[in-house]
Amino acid sequence: MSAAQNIPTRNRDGASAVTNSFDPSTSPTATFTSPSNSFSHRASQSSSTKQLKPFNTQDVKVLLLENINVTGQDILRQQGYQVEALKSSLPEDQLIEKIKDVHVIGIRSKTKLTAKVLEHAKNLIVIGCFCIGTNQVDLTAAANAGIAVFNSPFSNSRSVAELVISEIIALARQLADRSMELHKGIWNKVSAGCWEVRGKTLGIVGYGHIGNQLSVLAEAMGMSVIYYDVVNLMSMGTAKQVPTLKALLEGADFVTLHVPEIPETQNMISTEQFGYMRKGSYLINASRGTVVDIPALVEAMRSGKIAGAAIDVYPNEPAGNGDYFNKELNTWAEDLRSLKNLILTPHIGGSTEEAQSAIGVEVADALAKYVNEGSTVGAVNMPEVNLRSLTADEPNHVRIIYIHKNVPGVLRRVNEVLGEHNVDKQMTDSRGDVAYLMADISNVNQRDIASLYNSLEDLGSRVRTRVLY
Ligand SMILES: NC(=O)C1=CN([C@@H]2O[C@H](COP(=O)(O)OP(=O)(O)OC[C@H]3O[C@@H](n4cnc5c(N)ncnc54)[C@H](O)[C@@H]3O)[C@@H](O)[C@H]2O)C=CC1
Ligand SMILES: O=C(O)C(=O)COP(=O)(O)O
Repeated sequence: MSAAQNIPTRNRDGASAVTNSFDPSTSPTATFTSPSNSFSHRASQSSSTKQLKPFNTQDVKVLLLENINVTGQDILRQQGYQVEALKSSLPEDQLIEKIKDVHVIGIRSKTKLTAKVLEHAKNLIVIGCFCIGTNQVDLTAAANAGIAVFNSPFSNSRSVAELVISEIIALARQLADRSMELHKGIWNKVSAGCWEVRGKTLGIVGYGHIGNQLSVLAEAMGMSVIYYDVVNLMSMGTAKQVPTLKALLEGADFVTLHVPEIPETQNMISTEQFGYMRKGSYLINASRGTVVDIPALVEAMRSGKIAGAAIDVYPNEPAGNGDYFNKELNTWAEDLRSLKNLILTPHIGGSTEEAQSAIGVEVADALAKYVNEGSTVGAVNMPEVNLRSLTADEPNHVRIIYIHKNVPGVLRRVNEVLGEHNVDKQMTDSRGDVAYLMADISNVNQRDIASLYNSLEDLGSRVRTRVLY
């Protein structure tokens, strides 16, 4: 990250300090431009318990991609931030252009925030994934650049579980094929190869938030449940954990995948694994497209080994609605489209009104709390650090956020800088190579802020410094 950044910090009068404020080479007066009206916006607070807003929130630029729910947009607008919301994702070149300017970005599962893209994000302080998965973000590159990442760990879990339940019955009854035939005017009343799900075994791979919900729902339909997970977990109901993926594949009539996209889950279900599955069994993938080797699935379905499948996620997904899903994007797309009893959905596992509005609130709240107060509670790539909010009866306080390399001796040097003031409270924690320090210091005047800021920026361990309030 270059030092020349344009990140809002706070002036004593609450006015904007978005003036190359993080470039130590610029004059401190460019950073803290308001000699008069110290804490004037505080004085205007009528209640001593009312929460303060740091800096001029109108300077915070937010870019929301992929049709983020209006609940989230509203929360961010109510903060006073400038919010631009787009319906779809952006291709890399356009994303690089747009991201240069913004302090906050909100995405869902499609937008790839790679190290290359993040290199251009000079002003970015925080990323909100308005979904569960965070595989689309280079979390380490973000942390090393002092950019916190938040997600919504379970707001759409139930929606995914309900979709999968519907697919289990739909596959067992060849529902999609019958419906498509009748849409074409063909009456095809058959019972061969159609089954009840009662008494069948569901095999859940990845027994986390979604796997758990599914386990309960499946048992309520009279199914037996087995599951495989890399960690030892408490079973819901009478579900049984099995020791290996092979044991799960051999024992299940329906296999459903709910693992994250990580190197270990890449092509987790391929030719060898289809070999272990029961003849006439079914596969459901609503996790990530890279978890299933699609040519191997096509082969297993053509051979009759797999009687049906439901696929919600793909290795390459179009950027937005209306974009075409064909072999220009994926070489095997035409093969999939030609198969019977194969339900193809456009990554809608979490797409319900309930899930999207809950996610909008949860992630937007976390973003605002991070921007305004520096709290990393719930962050997926930073240590979780928080101090209680400053209130109007704590005048002349400043909150320092210092993100730094996790190397010996930093705290001593930081405290030498802060030590000239009264450090009311301080919290620090580290995660991997990055550490996060939050400190509230009192009796700070205008000149002190500039010098505090510059002294912290000058320390070699600095990743990012923010001064709030
Ligand atoms: N289709 C859609 O719209 C949606 C898809 N998802 C995907 O579903 C995934 C799972 O979501 P949650 O249940 O909320 O995640 P979770 O983190 O609660 O559970 C994942 C489980 O997978 C297990 N696991 C990890 N690696 C494994 C491996 N190699 N073998 C077996 N188990 C392994 C973990 O121990 C954990 O118990 C997400 O990571 C996301 O990619 C999530 C929401 C919506
Ligand atoms: O929550 C997730 O991980 C999902 O896959 C849902 O993604 P979406 O918000 O629909 O792009």
